[in-house]
Amino acid sequence: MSVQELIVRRGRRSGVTTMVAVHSSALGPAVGGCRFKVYPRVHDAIDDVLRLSAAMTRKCAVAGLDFGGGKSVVALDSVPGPERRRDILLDHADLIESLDGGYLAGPDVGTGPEDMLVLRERTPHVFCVPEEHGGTGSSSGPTAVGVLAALRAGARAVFGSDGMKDRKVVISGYGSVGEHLATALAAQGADVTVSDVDERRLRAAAERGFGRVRPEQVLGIEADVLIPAAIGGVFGPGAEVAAPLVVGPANNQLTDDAVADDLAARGVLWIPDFVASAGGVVYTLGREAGKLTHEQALDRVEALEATTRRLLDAASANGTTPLAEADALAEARLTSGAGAAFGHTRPESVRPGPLLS
Ligand SMILES: NC(=O)c1ccc[n+]([C@@H]2O[C@H](COP(=O)([O-])OP(=O)(O)OC[C@H]3O[C@@H](n4cnc5c(N)ncnc54)[C@H](O)[C@@H]3O)[C@@H](O)[C@H]2O)c1
Repeated sequence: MSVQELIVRRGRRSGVTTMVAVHSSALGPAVGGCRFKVYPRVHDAIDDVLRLSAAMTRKCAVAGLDFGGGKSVVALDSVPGPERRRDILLDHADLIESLDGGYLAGPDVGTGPEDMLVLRERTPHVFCVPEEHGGTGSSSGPTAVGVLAALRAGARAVFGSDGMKDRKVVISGYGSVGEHLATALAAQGADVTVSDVDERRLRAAAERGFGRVRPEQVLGIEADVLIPAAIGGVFGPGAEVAAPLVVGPANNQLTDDAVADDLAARGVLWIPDFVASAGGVVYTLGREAGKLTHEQALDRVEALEATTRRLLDAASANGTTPLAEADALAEARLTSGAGAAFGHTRPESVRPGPLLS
């Protein structure tokens, strides 16, 4: 997999290996989330950062953002206590700072707005710090809004209507995005079932009256819509998926791009994850870099419905998959640089440098 820049460094305070991948800065400085996770081997973390940074390039390009794709990963060998966690974050911040604005970090799996605040002690190249500190805080709400926008386009294509009343929806991963989605869909009259590996999250779902299903049963359960909102690598070659429509925020849902063809051949409409999950980054960068108002930024997120519809129409007209059409759109944008959502406004934190000129 080609990547523009990969820096792997052992932190001087913590001794923990942290890394940043800049997959592409063709459209602007690379943005991505900072993943904080225990990995069996450093090589697994490197694989993750490379794949995730490539997905961010596609995500930004399709969403019309004036940013490139990047990702950063903290490769833990065990879950740290609070003091060690702070040292690790400061080490990671030093690494981000060394890229001089070529990579901007937000939260990802294992990190949140409070962690971004720690990073900001050492580098300004951070977004999503808590609102009381001038950022936009958690992006999970806008991410859910974007998933719902893509879902409406998908539902019209599959069911002829985007009404969710009495539709059976299974959400894999009752985390922060999953909970937003479950709440919104239940409010629209959907019959919502959730799955999670964390018993506490399942109990929380039960208290809200949502149905529950074991994680290993998620793919086979009869439902109208399956929403992957947990982890990547959900669908491999020959995956049996009972729901006719799959759309969700989890990054890198396919073990391989070719699986999109398998799903299509089985009559499953899979909306590319990097399209459906773009709401968070569209909103956050719209507010923090584009200086849009809350309403204007949400409008950009809602526009993911039109983007998805265009991709589905093109796939249907050309006999291709939505993934093939999304890739073509990303490629066209990366080549021409056209259609940027926020002109060339940069986050104030980003100092002019070679990547920005
Ligand atoms: N939060 C965002 O703004 C955002 C933006 C883009 C993409 N995403 C992606 O969407 C997904 C969900 O994000 P989130 O912020 O809600 O994360 P989260 O960590 O809050 O929630 C994930 C949930 O999935 C559960 N889980 C883990 N493995 C599971 C499994 N095998 N089966 C079922 N449940 C499992 C976890 O216990 C947790 O409750 C992640 O893949 C994330 O990378 C999130």
